[in-house]
Amino acid sequence: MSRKIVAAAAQLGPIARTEPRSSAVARMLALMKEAHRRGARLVVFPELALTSFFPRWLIEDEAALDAFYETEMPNADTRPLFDAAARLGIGFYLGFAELLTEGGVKRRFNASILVDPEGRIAGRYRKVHLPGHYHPEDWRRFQHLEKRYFEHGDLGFPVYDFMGGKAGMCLCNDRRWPETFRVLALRGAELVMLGYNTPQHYPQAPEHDHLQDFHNHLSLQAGAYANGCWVIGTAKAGLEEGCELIGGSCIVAPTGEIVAMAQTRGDEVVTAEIDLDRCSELRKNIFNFALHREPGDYGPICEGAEARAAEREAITKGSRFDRD
Ligand SMILES: C[C@@H](NC(N)=O)C(=O)O
Repeated sequence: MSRKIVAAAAQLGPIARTEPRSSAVARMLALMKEAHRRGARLVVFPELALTSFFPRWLIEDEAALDAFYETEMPNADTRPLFDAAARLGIGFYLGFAELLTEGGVKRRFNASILVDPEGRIAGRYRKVHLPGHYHPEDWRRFQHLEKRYFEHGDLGFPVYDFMGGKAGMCLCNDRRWPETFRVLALRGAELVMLGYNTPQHYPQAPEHDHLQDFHNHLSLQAGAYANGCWVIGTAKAGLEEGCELIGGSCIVAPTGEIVAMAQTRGDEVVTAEIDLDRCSELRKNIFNFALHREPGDYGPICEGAEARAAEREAITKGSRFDRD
């Protein structure tokens, strides 16, 4: 049976700090309809797609910070996306800030969900590789406080049966880490979806500013090729609250070739037919894991997990809102 589906990357232009979720969702619905018109059955939206990229600001008022998070999914604002998915028979990936309260303690994650073409949540992910810093740094024009506003994702890299294949998710900075794609591929992922918010300006090494698009595609293409999987990467792009974000949303074949790419830094849909059976071109040959992979030589990759967890705890201990 053919496993070809038309898929879309639904790039969003900037979302203003004051833009309500209803407006962001209306924009996403328009993109979903355009994707449907082109025959798409799957749409990938960006990371933190419902709001402005708030980790760029130090927000000290807890209620003001909480306002950027979703406490349930779907909720009144996002329900129209789920309804449209079911009506049009389109699955989607959506990135958002997730706030849970467990035993009276608030937990915050940079999260994504996978919704099936019947409008049901079919998979969840919480960002593992959180970039940026915990404490505000005055020398930066924009903060990048993901380590402050989100916990390290506690779900690992799950893979889900989805639309006749196996699919996994990650978020933005995760794509720069080869381990992300490799772990998903070892679990059988044939399609990896991710959203991103990547500033053009890289404060720690501004001499790399002109390489941001290159490094984005380098990561996505290498991840696809070395693991024989399709990759769909979707940006929130453009000049958002004075901070320029790269675009370049794209669909990458298991060969590492970009088969569709956004031309603008605004709201834009790109589509391509993805044939999940093409993964075997790599997985049965050069990247046949069973025949050629040498895990016995990869020891250091998994060393230091406990020390790392302790380090994360030490940085944040006593300074989360709920522990102050
Ligand atoms: C800077 C960082 N942004 C992100 N939202 O994870 C990245 O592009 O790697």
